[in-house]
Amino acid sequence: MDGVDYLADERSKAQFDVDELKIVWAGSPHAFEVSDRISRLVASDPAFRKDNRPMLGRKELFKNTLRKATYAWKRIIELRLNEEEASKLRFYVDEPAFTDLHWGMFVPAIKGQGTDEQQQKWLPLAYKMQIIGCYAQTELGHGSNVQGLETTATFDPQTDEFIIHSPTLTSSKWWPGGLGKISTHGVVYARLITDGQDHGVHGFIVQLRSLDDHSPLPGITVGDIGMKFGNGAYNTMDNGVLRFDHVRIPRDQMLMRFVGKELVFQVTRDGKVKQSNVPRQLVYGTMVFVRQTIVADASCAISRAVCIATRYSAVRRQFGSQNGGAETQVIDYKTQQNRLFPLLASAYAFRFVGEWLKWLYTDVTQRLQANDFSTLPEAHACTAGLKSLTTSATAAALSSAATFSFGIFSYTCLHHILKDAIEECRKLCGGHGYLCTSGLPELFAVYVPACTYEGDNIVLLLQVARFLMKTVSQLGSGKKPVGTTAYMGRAEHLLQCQCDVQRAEDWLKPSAILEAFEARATRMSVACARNLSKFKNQEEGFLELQADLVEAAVAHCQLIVVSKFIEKLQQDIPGNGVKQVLGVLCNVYALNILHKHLGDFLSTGCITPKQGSLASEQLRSLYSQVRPNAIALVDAFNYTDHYLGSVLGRYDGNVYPKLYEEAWKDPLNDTVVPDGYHEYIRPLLKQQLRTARL
Ligand SMILES: Cc1cc2nc3c(=O)[nH]c(=O)nc-3n(C[C@H](O)[C@H](O)[C@H](O)COP(=O)(O)OP(=O)(O)OC[C@H]3O[C@@H](n4cnc5c(N)ncnc54)[C@H](O)[C@@H]3O)c2cc1C
Repeated sequence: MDGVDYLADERSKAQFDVDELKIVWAGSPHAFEVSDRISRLVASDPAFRKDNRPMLGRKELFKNTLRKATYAWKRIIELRLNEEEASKLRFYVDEPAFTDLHWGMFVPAIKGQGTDEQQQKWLPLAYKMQIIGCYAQTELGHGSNVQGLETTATFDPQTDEFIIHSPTLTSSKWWPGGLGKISTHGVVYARLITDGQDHGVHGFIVQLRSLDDHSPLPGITVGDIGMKFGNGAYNTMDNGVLRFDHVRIPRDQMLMRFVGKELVFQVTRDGKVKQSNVPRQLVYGTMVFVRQTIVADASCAISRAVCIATRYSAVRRQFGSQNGGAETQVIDYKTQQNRLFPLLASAYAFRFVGEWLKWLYTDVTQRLQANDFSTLPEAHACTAGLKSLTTSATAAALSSAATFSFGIFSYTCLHHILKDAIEECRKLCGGHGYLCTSGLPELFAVYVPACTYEGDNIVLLLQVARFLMKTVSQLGSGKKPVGTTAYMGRAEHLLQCQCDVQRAEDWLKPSAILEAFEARATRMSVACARNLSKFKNQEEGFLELQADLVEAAVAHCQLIVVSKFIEKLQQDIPGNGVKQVLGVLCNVYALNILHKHLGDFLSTGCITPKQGSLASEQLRSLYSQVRPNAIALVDAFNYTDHYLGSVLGRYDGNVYPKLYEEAWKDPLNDTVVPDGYHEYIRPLLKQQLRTARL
């Protein structure tokens, strides 16, 4: 029966003001108002329907995406939405499209790397979508190793042009989103060659298709790279392949960066290269921006999966009926809580660390404007690490015992060691979680590549590790570690301190948690540095110790997330019971990591086995405090049923009638006797295979 709230009882158990928590989750009353208004606008517009997506063939699916993206743009103009509202609208439409790369990569690349003149020329066109852009860096042969890219941009002083060329098959651009069928332009990365000399990889604005009839320009071969994992999911995106055959572009289409008034890199009319002393890490500014959005996306994806699994766990009942009464809600089983509540806590932890990263981006930008580059390497390492940590925890595999990169086809065999939130939520929903109508299969398929794009997660952690090794090596030199590595300035203490937890409740003290995490991270980094120093050749040592280095980087990044959650709780948080319930989640997040990575904490001597079991005891009791608040905690995400896209996660909990109803909508149920019965099944049943036309 529609209109009945089957989860009303659960909602009435909440011990905090859910409306206030909605504002904390959104970031501010203003952010909440915008998000709430736009999500309802999208949900109420049938043009944004998405429930049929997994059933559509590729062409139909793609055309539908084009319609939605263009319609979304029309609504943005009609309603005169500002940038914040427009990006929220695209977010709630919830369908990967060429516009993601246009707004998320093409525009920021020109903003971050273009000169004033370049920005004046290209940005107005891009802002009006008179041109559509993509970000073409990765090639068939190279992705992570950007310096290995093979596409060339050779300067021709006679015509004042660059000649863009793909000299080999492996130099074909491969993967860029929006490239395959839609983009008219691309920021293309290529090796700059002047006067026979190779100056490394730089960005160039290249027109790819005619603005009149959309056909590829002369010398350009371009197309889609083919179907990807899952139904619907990322197949709405035209990831593309692109080859250049001596394509000429004017010299002023090379992105020649300026920072403030300072020129970073330029090719002059006579083909000379001018370079300033400003560090090349300046591109890190754009990377910090892009990666902070990825961390924010991770908190959205995990919270969405957790919202579905939590609501369904309160609806679903199995066993435990006494005297004919109701069976037990599966959310009351301790194993369910032990799997679900840490993920719920992670959603909040990632939200707050994402919020902090936004601040970091502003800080880095202001410093750059003042020619202060001192915090750039640390900011870069920390965003790279947090991108890796949050996307892996949401989608893929970083185990406590070992670290694996995640191949989509190998996940079943690595099953037992995975801690992948969306997949765990699918399992928490039992069999029904495997249905597309649960929303989880598509969410999983659409989310997993976040572990790969914008930097493979393992490659990123290795960069963090390199930064940590440098920080450790400078400890004795008087150079103080800054930002998120500041704790290493107390290495002497952290290398020998003893955890003073004696009772389970002692683990509720933020100082106890912080010191244990800081000591673990410091000891793991210092141990790696010591082992590295045993190698004559540092690079050889780095390769040999990669697995340990990645674990040290993970320990450092987990400390950042825990410490930012604790910092958040030190702020003024209004609302009855809100701070308390967030405090519980913060402890769940930290103690669950401590529990899962107990090996690290014990082997580095940061805590004793007894203290480890006290942490587990405390964690159990925290679950009891989460339980009455669980539904309200996911309601605070304020997701519409449209955005969730899940029968199991419906706000009203009316799951079974809707599951039943949805089943009948499947195209297989259009007829009671299936297409194919007369050709194949009837001859089989009637023993007439000899005469059947198979
Ligand atoms: C859905 C999707 C969208 C994308 N969109 C874009 C886009 O818009 N534009 C664009 O330019 N690109 C895009 N990409 C490409 C993406 O950025 C690259 O795939 C990514 O950077 C990883 O590079 P790779 O494919 O070369 O992986 P590889 O580096 O080949 O990784 C293969 C394996 O090798 C390991 N490995 C690599 N190097 C090391 C090392 N030094 N030490 C230890 N292990 C290592 C990795 O961990 C991984 O397990 C997209 C990719 C996907 C999946």
